Amino acid sequence: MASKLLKRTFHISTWSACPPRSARSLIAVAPSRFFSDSNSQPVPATAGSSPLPPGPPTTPNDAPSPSSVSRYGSKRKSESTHSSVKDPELAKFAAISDTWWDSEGPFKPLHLMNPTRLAFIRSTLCRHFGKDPYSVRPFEGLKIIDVGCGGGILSEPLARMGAAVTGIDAVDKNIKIARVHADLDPVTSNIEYSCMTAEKLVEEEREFDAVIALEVIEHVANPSEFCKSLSALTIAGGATVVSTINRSMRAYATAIVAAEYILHWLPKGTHQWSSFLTPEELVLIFNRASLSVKEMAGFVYNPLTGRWSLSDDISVNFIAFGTKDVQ
Ligand SMILES: C[S@@+](CC[C@H](N)C(=O)[O-])C[C@H]1O[C@@H](n2cnc3c(N)ncnc32)[C@H](O)[C@@H]1O
Ligand SMILES: [Mg+2]
Repeated sequence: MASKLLKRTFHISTWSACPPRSARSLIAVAPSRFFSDSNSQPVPATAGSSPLPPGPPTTPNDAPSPSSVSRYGSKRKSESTHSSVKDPELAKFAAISDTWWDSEGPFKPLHLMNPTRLAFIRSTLCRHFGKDPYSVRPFEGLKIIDVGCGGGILSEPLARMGAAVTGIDAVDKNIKIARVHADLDPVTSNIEYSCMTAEKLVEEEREFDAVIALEVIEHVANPSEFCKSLSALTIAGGATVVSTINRSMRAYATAIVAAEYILHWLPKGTHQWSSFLTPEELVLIFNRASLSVKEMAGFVYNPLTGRWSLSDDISVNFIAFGTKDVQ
């Protein structure tokens, strides 16, 4: 039902230009019980223990640890008083940080997905900022931040497309790898990398034309507060792009059971089903952060070709493009 509505509400970004449509009808059907308190976790969780990967019908509580909240100090000037950091999540990425640029390693799915997600970003940002998507450097003149940039898999192509790129990640080892790799090419060596959280950068009152956080929101302590930080980093009238995994049964079966436990694409425990967001929840979270979702698309994997493509199927992997309201 919700998926059908999304298919009607959002069009899929392709190279052809289509006018953005309103997300209001979608917002009307989203479950408001997830958002009664902006400081609460949007996903309800219950305790449980099982040899199976955590997921439906019982899910573990993913509340942030006290140590994660204190990691970046308590002084806050931004709208957000929360740290987005979940230390156990960062530990997972720190453990495999030297494999970021191994296209056959644990980040293989991200490498394979990259052309598809870049096509969506190129298409939506060019349409929004009036840039030519067919130019070699379509993002010339745009300041873009890649939040949770990891080893720079996305930051580098964004820089090659002409953007002035800032990449931040809460894991220092990731930033070191990203720096070394970007310095191998003069075109990417001007990327500004920093071990930092979005909320910390908000304190520094930095702003960007476009704020991008791909495959990060399912690893942060409080998605709602995280999106508020993304919004605060976005200029009025700018763009925010987030990709993540749908909290659907299909995602549990494919993105967790198959990808982690059968195919071993990702280390076991990479994802917690309870930390995923449905597209409806993401739209509401965006809305509460003064961001309007204008376009949404799914990523689907073809096991025969080994390729990902854009689709109207948002039942597992999906990406949302929003714009920051002009107050
Ligand atoms: C699955 S990776 C995605 C990397 C990159 N965005 C991409 O798609 O290629 C998630 C990244 O988010 C980072 N991360 C997790 N929580 C974070 C937080 N609260 N603030 C900044 N980075 C965070 C992790 O260290 C990791 O590098
Ligand atoms: Mg993930």
